[in-house]
Amino acid sequence: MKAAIVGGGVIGGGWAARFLLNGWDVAVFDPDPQARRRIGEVLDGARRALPALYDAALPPEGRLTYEDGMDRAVAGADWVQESVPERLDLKHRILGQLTELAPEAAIIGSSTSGFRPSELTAEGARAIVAHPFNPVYLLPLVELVGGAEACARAADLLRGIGMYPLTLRKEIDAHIADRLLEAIWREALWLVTDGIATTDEIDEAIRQGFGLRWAQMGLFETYRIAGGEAGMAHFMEQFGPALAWPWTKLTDVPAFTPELVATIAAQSDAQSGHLSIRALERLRDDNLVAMLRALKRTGSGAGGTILGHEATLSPPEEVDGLPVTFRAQVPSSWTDYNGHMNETHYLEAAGRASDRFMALVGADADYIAGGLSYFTVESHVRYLDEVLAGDRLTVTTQVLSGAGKKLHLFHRLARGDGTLAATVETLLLHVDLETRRSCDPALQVTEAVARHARAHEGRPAEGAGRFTGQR
Ligand SMILES: NC(=O)C1=CN([C@@H]2O[C@H](COP(=O)(O)OP(=O)(O)OC[C@H]3O[C@@H](n4cnc5c(N)ncnc54)[C@H](O)[C@@H]3O)[C@@H](O)[C@H]2O)C=CC1
Ligand SMILES: C[N+](C)(C)CC(=O)CC(=O)[O-]
Repeated sequence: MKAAIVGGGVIGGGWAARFLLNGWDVAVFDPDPQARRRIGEVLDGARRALPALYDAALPPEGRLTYEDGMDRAVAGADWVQESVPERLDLKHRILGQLTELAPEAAIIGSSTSGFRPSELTAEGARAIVAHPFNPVYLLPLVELVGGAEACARAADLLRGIGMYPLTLRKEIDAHIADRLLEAIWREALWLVTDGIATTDEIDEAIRQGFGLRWAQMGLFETYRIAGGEAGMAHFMEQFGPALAWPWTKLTDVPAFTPELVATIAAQSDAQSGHLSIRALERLRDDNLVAMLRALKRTGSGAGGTILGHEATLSPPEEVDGLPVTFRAQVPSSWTDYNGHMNETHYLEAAGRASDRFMALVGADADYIAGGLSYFTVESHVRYLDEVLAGDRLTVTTQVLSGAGKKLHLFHRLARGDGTLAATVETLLLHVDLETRRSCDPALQVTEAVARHARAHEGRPAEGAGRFTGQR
């Protein structure tokens, strides 16, 4: 599949990374000579962050090209994404050209934050709104607005690259999410204009409180809980009248005077000026990855989207007759000051492989919820070779023995070129989660472990049984 990215700034660069890391070829058209450098830096950030969301390897990266003509960029494209600055005259010109040049079957999406599809297509262009969120390579949401057939096709393609398409029922200025964001931004500008709060204080009000709630439950689910046992109707009755009180400036926007711009810029410098934009992006991405991984545990919000995408990435398979229990593309955040994967992540990969093996033998989430599980009681890691950022790790799991409460596993961590990078020998004990004591597994788990043990019987496991410091 091929995507053409027209306009390679903040958002075009993010789109390029999202497509590329999901295996699409990407051609970029942007007349700015700096675009190539900027996209390179966005890609570095995406390679650091996106693979860390998944317990499975993303497809091999596609091919990235920079074209000096729009015609060459869009030739053979399945998706064309316009991300030029937010000016209607410019969008009309570019979308008109893209409609003439792009293959007829290609989706033409516009990243516009505010224009309606009827405005974008008023001069005859064929396009839908495909409005993403920064950073496009990590945040799943894309708002789709426009023709039903094109939006349905676009939604399928977006799901394939791990995104969450939200198709609007009707077009509206600024779609759904930017209506909400602009309302908050407007109120924040009033708070600064009126000398009530600084940019830093407003950010603390968000990140120390309600910002934490929104990523996992949104607005309405959060307020349902706030209504207590009496629920949403009670919440509405209690707080609805407050909307009519003069709590907010509602739709008035403070005048964008040079003084207001200078005040906000100075406060923002005082707040974050000690960090470069790239450093802030890395901080943002590392935090987002940690939060998204937490949401994956419960399948809440964007965590559910990642789980759904992950299921399409890792079909059950075997290598050399052993189950593949973990696959991942090594994110650069896993590397350390020596320029290779840090020792902790060998154990992390093995830990995830043990989890997967447990699920394979029926000790899955439902089993654990029923009060039974395995605890790891011993592990021995042999570090055999370096693993670098971008390497594709494959972990296979061999059962050394599996009778009764004990489950003795041997994980092999191989790099993408097949080189054995590490072995991790692990002993797990089956436990009753209520008494916290070991006990025999349920019959179906005992039988499944035994099936694997029989299949792996007699197979050599070089390095198994070694102890630290052994010659
Ligand atoms: N920055 C943000 O947070 C978000 C922006 N958007 C939307 O994405 C679009 C792009 O915004 P940004 O990436 O922020 O802007 P930007 O200013 O970072 O990038 C725009 C890019 O378009 C290029 N460009 C200008 N004229 C061009 C032309 N004739 N042909 C090809 N490329 C051209 C520029 O060289 C620049 O690299 C806008 O419609 C904006 O509303 C959507 C979501 C979030
Ligand atoms: C500020 N903005 C209107 C360009 C923001 C967006 O469109 C979405 C985002 O990423 O916040």
